[in-house]
Amino acid sequence: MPAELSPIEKAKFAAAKRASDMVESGMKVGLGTGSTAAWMVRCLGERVRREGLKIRGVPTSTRTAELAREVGIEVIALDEAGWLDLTIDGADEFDAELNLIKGGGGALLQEKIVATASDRMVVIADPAKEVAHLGAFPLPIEVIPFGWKTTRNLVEEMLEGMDVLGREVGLRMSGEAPYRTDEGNHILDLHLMRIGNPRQLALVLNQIPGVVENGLFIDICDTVVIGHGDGRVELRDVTEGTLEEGRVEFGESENLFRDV
Ligand SMILES: O=C(CO)[C@H](O)[C@H](O)COP(=O)(O)O
Repeated sequence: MPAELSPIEKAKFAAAKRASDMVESGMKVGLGTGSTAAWMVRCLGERVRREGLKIRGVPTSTRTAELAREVGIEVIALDEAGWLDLTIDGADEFDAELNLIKGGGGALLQEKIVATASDRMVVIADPAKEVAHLGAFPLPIEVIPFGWKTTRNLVEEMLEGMDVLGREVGLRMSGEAPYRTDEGNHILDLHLMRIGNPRQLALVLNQIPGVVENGLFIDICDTVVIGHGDGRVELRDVTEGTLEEGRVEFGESENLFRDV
């Protein structure tokens, strides 16, 4: 008997399942990171096994690479792929313009490189990720370890002149030690509460020496697939609004729930 998923996991699964159906044989696909993206990787693995779907996946983290291989997806490096047809990834927040905060899982640098090297980026999300203004979720920025405290001071100084509500900057920890990304860098989490001008902030952050990349994805996402706990899914596009409303059946995928 498969385990019963929580409503939030069902919502994530529904979004992931709908987005995985957008993938066609022959595609090179960017594989995101996080719990929602993990569902998408499992759904794609199932299509590979059941339908013989032939894809090559470019993972955005070592975690995702491991899972992709485990479920039978051929994994290649971004430089081998060159350019991707589609990237599917989760997000921490999205707004009406489909601008995003990403990096809650610490993979924002590779996620941004992969999404930018794709014809299309589809974000998969549960309804709680939708916000009127970005910033309630702490904005992650990836910084190199050398002089990270100096970099943090520069970030704090810069925030003084920005249209944000909060200005606290914290070093992300993993137990007793600073968190390390796949690239060996640290993450600073910026508690901004509300970001007045995400586009400007994204540009200014990347001017600071020591900042490698920030978690604001501006004009990168093309479509958001919002999943609900009862199986409903909505596809939303920045120019056309709601493109489709449909439903995902959970029954067909019960075997996927078994291992989670
Ligand atoms: O940006 C990310 C990882 O760096 C994730 O996509 C984001 O944190 C959402 O994660 P989840 O699907 O687990 O809610």
